Parts: sequence; C-alpha cells; structure tokens
Amino acid sequence: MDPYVGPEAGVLRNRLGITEKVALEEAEGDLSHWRRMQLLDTPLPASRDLDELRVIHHHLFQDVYTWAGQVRTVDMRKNVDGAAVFLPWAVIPTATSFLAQRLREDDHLRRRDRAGFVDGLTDYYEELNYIHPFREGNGRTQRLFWSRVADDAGWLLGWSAVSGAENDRACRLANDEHDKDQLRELMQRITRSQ
Ligand SMILES: Nc1ncnc2c1ncn2[C@@H]1O[C@H](COP(=O)(O)OP(=O)(O)OP(=O)(O)O)[C@@H](O)[C@H]1O
Repeated sequence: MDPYVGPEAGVLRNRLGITEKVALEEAEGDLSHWRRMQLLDTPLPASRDLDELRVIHHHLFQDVYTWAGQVRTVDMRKNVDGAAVFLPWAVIPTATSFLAQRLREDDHLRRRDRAGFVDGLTDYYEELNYIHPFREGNGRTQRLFWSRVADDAGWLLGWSAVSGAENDRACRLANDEHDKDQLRELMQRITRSQ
C-alpha cells in the first residue's frame, strides 16, 4: 500500500485534485518546467548534498505535491515486471551524505579532463539515481543538480541530446545489470566544454 497514491489506480495524490494519470503528468510537467525556468534566476545554496537536492525538488514540485522537498518514506521500484529496486528509504540520508562526502573529496569533479569528468559524472549519477531520494521527480531534480555541479567544474550538460527512453534504458542497465557503458556513452555525448 503506497500512501502517496490516491484511491484512483496509480495516480499520486496532488495539490491540484487531479485524479487522472495523463492529466497529472501534463500539469506536473508544465508547472515543474515553469519553476525550472524561474530557478535560472534564483540563487540557490550550493551545498552539493541532500539539502541542495531537497531545495531543488521543493522548488520544482511545490505547486503539485505537499511533500515537495521531502525524502520519500516508502520503498519503491521502477518496474513492476523488472528489478529496478531503489535504495530502502530509511537509509537515504546516510547514503546521500556518504555520496556528498566523496564528491567533496573529489573536489566536486573540478580540474579533470573531459574523460575524467565523464567517468566521475557517470558513477555519481548512477549512485544518486539508485538512492532515488524522492517519491517522484528524481530525474528532473538530479539532472538539474548535476548540471550545477558540471557548471562549476567548467562543463555544460546538454540533456536535450538524450531522449527520456534512452536515459531510462541506460539507468536501468546500470541499476539492474551493473552495466554502465550506455550511461557513460550518454554522459559523454551531453558533456560540452563551456
Ligand atoms: N528502469 C529504471 N531503472 C533505474 N532507473 C531508472 C529506470 N527508469 C528510469 N530511471 C531513472 O529514474 C528517473 C526517473 O525518476 P522519476 O520518475 O522519479 O523522475 P521524473 O523527474 O519524474 O522523471 P523523468 O526523469 O522521466 O523526467 C529517470 O530520469 C532515470 O534516471
């Protein structure tokens, strides 16, 4: 039983009172897009940890979910038929703080050549995706988070060069089969120097 889901099959409870899946996806997409545009002009703390992820998530999804910015309190998997189990929710803060500490020790991926940056980004992206801190909106939140890290390190991430299906497939392979080749190829494709 998923407390985030309302009585209508598979539809997340939301501030808008929407009870139909496609209508919610559309409204969520529009509102989070608008909030993302707004973020371009909003200075955010660059703590590069769970706090920053929560601030980004809250900003993007504040119009849609009461739990925007809050770590999930249910275990979840992406595919009903496949594996894609994400980290148990109870250890999200510990795992994210471990990731943030290593990212700090790695100087937030600064001063690396392109191959070194792409390798690091692939590993950290896969790890954060496995942590999957939120019930929904992880992709949009982590793409923005890594764009900010990249920007600081002298790189631009061109996410529009990758389709959602391609990104999902690469993440599934990395998560379920520990095969990061496609994810690395994808990160290589989107990484440009500033
Ligand atoms: N089968 C899978 N296994 C592992 N990770 C996956 C799988 N499918 C998708 N992902 C990852 O999960 C993210 C989607 O998570 P979530 O649905 O919480 O985020 P979103 O922002 O709502 O979606 P999107 O990234 O499609 O805009 C994808 O961007 C991808 O990184």
